[in-house]
Amino acid sequence: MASLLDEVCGEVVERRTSGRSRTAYLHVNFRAIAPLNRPLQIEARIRRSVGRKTYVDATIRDGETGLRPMLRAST
Ligand SMILES: CCCCCCCCCCCCCCCC(=O)SCCNC(=O)CCNC(=O)[C@H](O)C(C)(C)COP(=O)(O)OP(=O)(O)OC[C@H]1O[C@@H](n2cnc3c(N)ncnc32)[C@H](O)[C@@H]1OP(=O)(O)O
Repeated sequence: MASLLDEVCGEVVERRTSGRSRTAYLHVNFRAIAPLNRPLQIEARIRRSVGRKTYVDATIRDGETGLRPMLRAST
């Protein structure tokens, strides 16, 4: 799950900014158990950019209910 969040955050930055990027840190909150064999809804958005640093927030929700996030990440 953490790798998935890292990947999605990295992809958002790659698509929205110029140049190559890499993760400096990844903070993950595990808020609830993620279900197996169910679709997941993953969202990532850029919170702010300062110089060459880009701050990203991401969530994983149950893809069927879309209810409160099971995981939250910030990078
Ligand atoms: C159709 C189109 C499709 C496109 C589709 C593309 C798909 C594309 C998918 C991509 C998907 C990617 C997925 C990503 C997954 C990986 O990124 S994997 C790589 C994992 N990350 C790494 O290996 C990074 C290893 N670390 C480093 O390279 C270096 O430590 C860093 C992070 C670049 C920093 O190095 P540096 O720039 O030399 O650091 P330094 O000058 O000391 O510090 C610069 C600033 O950053 C801050 N900083 C440095 N390290 C840290 C840290 N760990 N935490 C917090 N702050 C830090 C410093 O405090 C400093 O802040 P200021 O004083 O400027 O305010």
